[in-house]
Formats: sequence, C-alpha cells, structure tokens
Amino acid sequence: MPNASVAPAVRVHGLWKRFGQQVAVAGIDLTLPAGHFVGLVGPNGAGKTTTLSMVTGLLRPDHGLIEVGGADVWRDPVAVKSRIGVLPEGLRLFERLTGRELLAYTGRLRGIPGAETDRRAAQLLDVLDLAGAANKLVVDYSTGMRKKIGLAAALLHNPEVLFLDEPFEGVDPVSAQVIRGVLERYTGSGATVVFSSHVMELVESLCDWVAVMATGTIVAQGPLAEVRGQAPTLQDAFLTLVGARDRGPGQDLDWLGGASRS
Ligand SMILES: Nc1ncnc2c1ncn2[C@@H]1O[C@H](COP(=O)(O)OP(=O)(O)OP(=O)(O)O)[C@@H](O)[C@H]1O
Repeated sequence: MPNASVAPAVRVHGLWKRFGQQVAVAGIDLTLPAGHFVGLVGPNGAGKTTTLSMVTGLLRPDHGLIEVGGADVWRDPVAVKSRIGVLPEGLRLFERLTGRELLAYTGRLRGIPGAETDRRAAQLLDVLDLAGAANKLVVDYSTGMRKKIGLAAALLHNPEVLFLDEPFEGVDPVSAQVIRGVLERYTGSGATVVFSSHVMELVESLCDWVAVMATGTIVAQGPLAEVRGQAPTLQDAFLTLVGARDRGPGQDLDWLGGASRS
C-alpha cells in the first residue's frame, strides 16, 4: 500500500539537459509517489530517455535536483544506485557470458552472497521462462530474451525503485504477460516501477500514475484517472495533451498509393 508519509520514489526539480543547441529536457518538475506503477509517456524525441538517464545517474544534468527515495542522485550516487534497478534503452550486456553467469556476476557486483544469488537467479530464470537458455551465451539471445535477462539483472538485488525504458519492446505476448505479473507482484509489495512506453493501452492497463512529456516539458502528471480526465482513453487524452489532434495523415503525400502509380 502506498504510504503518504514516505519520501516520493522520485523528486525532480528544475531539471535541464541540452545537447548543443537542442534542449532535450527543459527545466522539468516531477514527483512520482512511492509504491506506484508509473508510466512516462511522450512522442518520439520528447525527452523520456534523457530524463530517465539523468534520474538513474547515467547522464549528468546541466541543472536541477534529482532525489530518489529522498537521496540526491548526483551527490550520493553509490547509495542511490544500491537502491534502484535499471533496464536502460539499448541495454549493453556482457555478450560472452551465459544468462546464468551474467546474473552471478551481477549478484557479486551487488554484494549478494553467492548462495542467495544462485537461489534468486534460478527463480528469476524460471519465472521469466529463460531456464532453458540459462547456459546459452547472451550474444545468442533474441531481442525479447535480452530484455528479460536485463530485467532479471535489474531485479536481482530487490531494488526499491525499478526504472525501465521501453521494457516490452520486442517481447512476445506470452513473455509480456509474464513480465506484467512479475512487475505487478513487485509493486504490490510496496516497490515502485517507473517505465517509459509509447503503447498507451499498455500504460493504461498497468499504471496507476502517469507523467506525459512533450518537447522536453511535462505537460501532465498525476493519477491515471486525473490525467485521462473526460477523455474515453489515455490515447485520446495523450493526443490532446501533446497537441497532435489536428495533425492530418500527411496531405503532401498525394503521390503515395495506387492511384498515382504508373
Ligand atoms: N546524445 C545526444 N546527443 C544529441 N542529441 C540528443 C542526444 N540524446 C538525445 N538527444 C536529443 O534530445 C531529444 C530528446 O531525446 P530522447 O531520446 O530523450 O527522447 P525520447 O522521448 O526518449 O524519444 P523516443 O521515444 O523516440 O525514444 C531529441 O531531440 C534527441 O534528438
């Protein structure tokens, strides 16, 4: 159960990031309560990955404050990193390890006793349907298998907050269902999941809290029902919030299609 007296899972104040002339994140404020399933949504290039990278200590902000569980991410990175799990975009894995070895290595890095790592790894491999591939090299894993072993590695130390960038991309429906179950169980015990996605139906069915980004700003944040408002679906609310309602299907593409083909 979410507890109002605990520090927010994530608190961001005045966060900026610029790449040359491109402002990727334009001074955002964000408060994500602990114990919730949070969706970070926005069109391509909105700044979601840049935000998640800064919040998880992977990319240094130009300005701004970021706290996870009340601790400053950039002043106290070791403490914060021990309390979070991250499945980043374009996950880099140790390709020449097997899935089982990767988890054993992750467990050692996290300071988990060997026997406990083995126990947790066996359960995660089993639940995520990777037991049959446990002794296969990661380089030979499919896209979805890579996501799943990355998720297992991110969960191994039982973090307080789990950050996932597009966790369902490339994952088949059966595995997606399994991942959902694991994440729901995890948040049910009071932990927080923050994930970015373009798939509104998924966010609507999983999340109880949503933040919407567009062009480096937060255009809405709050409980799912509040952000959706009177709109029939989150997708409808999203299109209005990001100003995509009036965008036509491409008037200039009059050459596209059978009529003009010669
Ligand atoms: N390393 C970089 N160098 C230059 N520009 C960057 C860099 N990383 C991101 N950007 C720019 O910052 C903006 C935000 O990018 P970001 O990847 O955070 O968006 P996103 O919301 O995650 O997009 P998507 O949904 O397409 O993954 C974009 O305009 C992008 O081109």
